[in-house]
Amino acid sequence: MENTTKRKEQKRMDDVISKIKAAEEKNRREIKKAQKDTHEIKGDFSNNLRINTDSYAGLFETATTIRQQQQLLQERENSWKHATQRLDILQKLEGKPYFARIDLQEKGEDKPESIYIGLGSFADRPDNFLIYDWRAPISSVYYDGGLGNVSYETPDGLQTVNVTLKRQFLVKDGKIKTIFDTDEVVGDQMLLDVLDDSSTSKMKSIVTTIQKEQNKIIRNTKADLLFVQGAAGSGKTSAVLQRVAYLLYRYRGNLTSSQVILFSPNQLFNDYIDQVLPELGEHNMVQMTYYQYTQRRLPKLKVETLQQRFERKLSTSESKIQKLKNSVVFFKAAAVYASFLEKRGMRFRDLKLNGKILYDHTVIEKIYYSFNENYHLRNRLDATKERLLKRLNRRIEKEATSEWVENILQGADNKELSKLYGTHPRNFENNDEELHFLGRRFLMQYYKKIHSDINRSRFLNINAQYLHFLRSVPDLIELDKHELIAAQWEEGVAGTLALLKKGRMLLEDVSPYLDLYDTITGKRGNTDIKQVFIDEIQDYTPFQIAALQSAFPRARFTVLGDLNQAIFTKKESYTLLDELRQIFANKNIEVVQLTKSYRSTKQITDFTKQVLLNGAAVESFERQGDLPVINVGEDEKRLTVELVAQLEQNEQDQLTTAVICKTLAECQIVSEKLQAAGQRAILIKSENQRLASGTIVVPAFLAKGLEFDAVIMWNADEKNYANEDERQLVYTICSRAMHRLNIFAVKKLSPLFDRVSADFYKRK
Ligand SMILES: Nc1ncnc2c1ncn2[C@@H]1O[C@H](COP(=O)(O)OP(=O)(O)OP(=O)(O)O)[C@@H](O)[C@H]1O
Repeated sequence: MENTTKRKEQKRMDDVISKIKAAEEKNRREIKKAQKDTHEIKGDFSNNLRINTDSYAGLFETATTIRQQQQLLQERENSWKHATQRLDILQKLEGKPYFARIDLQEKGEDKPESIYIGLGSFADRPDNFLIYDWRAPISSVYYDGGLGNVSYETPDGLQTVNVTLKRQFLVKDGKIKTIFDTDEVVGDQMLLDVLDDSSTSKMKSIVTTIQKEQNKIIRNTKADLLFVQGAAGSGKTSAVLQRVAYLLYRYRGNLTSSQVILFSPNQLFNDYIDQVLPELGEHNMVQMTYYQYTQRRLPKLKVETLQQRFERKLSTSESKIQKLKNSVVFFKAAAVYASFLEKRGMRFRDLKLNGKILYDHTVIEKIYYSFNENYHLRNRLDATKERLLKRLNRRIEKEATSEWVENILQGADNKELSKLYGTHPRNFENNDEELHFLGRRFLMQYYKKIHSDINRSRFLNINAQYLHFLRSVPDLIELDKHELIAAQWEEGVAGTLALLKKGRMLLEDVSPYLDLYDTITGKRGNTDIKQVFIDEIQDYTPFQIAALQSAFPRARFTVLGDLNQAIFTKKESYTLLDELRQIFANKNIEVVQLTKSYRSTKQITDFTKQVLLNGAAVESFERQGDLPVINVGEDEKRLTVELVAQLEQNEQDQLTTAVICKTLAECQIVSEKLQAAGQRAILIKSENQRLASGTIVVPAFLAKGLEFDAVIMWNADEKNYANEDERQLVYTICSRAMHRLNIFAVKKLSPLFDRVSADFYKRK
């Protein structure tokens, strides 16, 4: 019976594939034709176009012809683009036309209809869909429910259908390998098959096995802020990339990939995920790290790097200051401070030329505050610039006939003079007029730097302004509520000043600094971006999120993270959701929780979740593997030998391994040891490196978001992981492992593993 089903399904698939091939042929012809047409139009254009500029009518006619040609070319270009994209999808469908079938019966219909679901839709006749796109409304039924009555959203509202069959196919090169009939939401068997695969250096799409909870994230169109809290490995990143593809499909024509931006934890991660959307037949969205986003705007300052931030040791008062600077309270204080600036307090710089002051900062200040109270910061700045430019023009007018300028003109040679004349006709009424003209031209050149300094608002003194803001903080915020006293705060300000003098800045100062600059210059947000995604949201400060929200005022936000993996913001992350509610006040906020972890075997998930204080919410997926192994040795040399042996074992078992340490310095040491032992391992030093296949050694802060077949946590001893606030870091490291986890420690294991009961791991 099974064989008959398989044969029948294969026959249908063969039939669909041959139709796909025919469609490919047709597309190829269209592409060729569009190319040929373009070529001909261009040829025609140069042969026939007589540029007639003799009369107005002639000019008009020439312009019209050019416009017509351009339109024709544009049309051909569009049809070429469309056909090329279509061909790309068809080629993908040819190897694997679909992965699922559902039979469903609508109310009032007498027999069920079969729907086949694939990466894209395909019809041989209008309205005769042989394949439905996985993002089509009806396809939701496949991901959302089992057999029986299932509802799905359509543009006309909720529809209910009776599902009588759910079938899944494993297909390779157009051949059906296995068929599963299931009443599960998405058959666990299929998911097991997919998850059993070993890792690659690129993330894959999960389109065939999207889970019900994930489907909710993917298809949500109502929330202004969608907050996805999910355990490590629960598919947050995967779901969100599918969501981008979904939104691009759902809003085709109104949303392009360049209007979607994803903030990711590091550059390595960008590299890791960059195949998912192309695999789904879509273009990649804009991707950047928050660091790149800010650094781009501060080319002259050296902003603290991820590594420096991660490895910085803070005193108690420093960490309180950092916490305050990161908060929404601070964001609001900055807004109050800015409103005061409308009356007083702006800091300006002298405008100088060759060391000589042209406009003193007090003069600029007077101008700035000379406008009435209806002027806000932005107009005040514009009006000041205008006034300064006027003054500069007046100065030029006045000096054009002055003695010093005349002397210079007298001494100028022909070449210099002809440069001053430029293309201006030399038909002056008299000598004076000509001298005046030349004088002005000369002075415009002479004062060019001042002109551009005014235009670029270089008279603003943003460093002094930021320090002034920091010094005003005790008047704006009740420091004692943040367990700080004025002296500690002042000390902090002095630290910021000292760094600024060296051209450096801490990460927590970057966002408030840019925010202040934007408020003063009245920079408006980017209204073109419609969807903003932030991965690993727990590592963002509320200030940064608030700043992003004002930078992209028209965008909807999808933020995802795991409060248990806050390796930068640590415990503060647990209040993040409350802070988000303040930032997105009056907006529609939806929270989705993903608790099941798909990445790791049951044994690894059950082990890692016990490291957490509140790990109960993490559910493991029934995929069996070995127990994690903890190896505590007295002697580091011996342990290194065992490390090498473990790496060899992993290689034999064809598992790619990441040796993860806390810091880069530790990584460097262990990678030298491996090298000395003749073991090949690539050290990942910076986020700008590429992810290599084979064994890698990587610091924890760069392993964020990534996964490996096997993980070795190195130096897991009591000295290295002594603090309670490193619990989340330990969890993040261990939860990178898919199939095998080994933990190595010299002498005594970190107490952060004390909570794990002994029958969840093996001791070596
Ligand atoms: N529905 C699914 N079908 C198949 N594989 C899935 C599914 N959901 C998640 N996975 C797999 O589980 C692994 C973890 O997914 P992902 O990296 O998206 O999780 P995450 O929640 O972002 O993890 P982390 O927070 O730890 O970085 C990936 O290998 C992904 O392909």
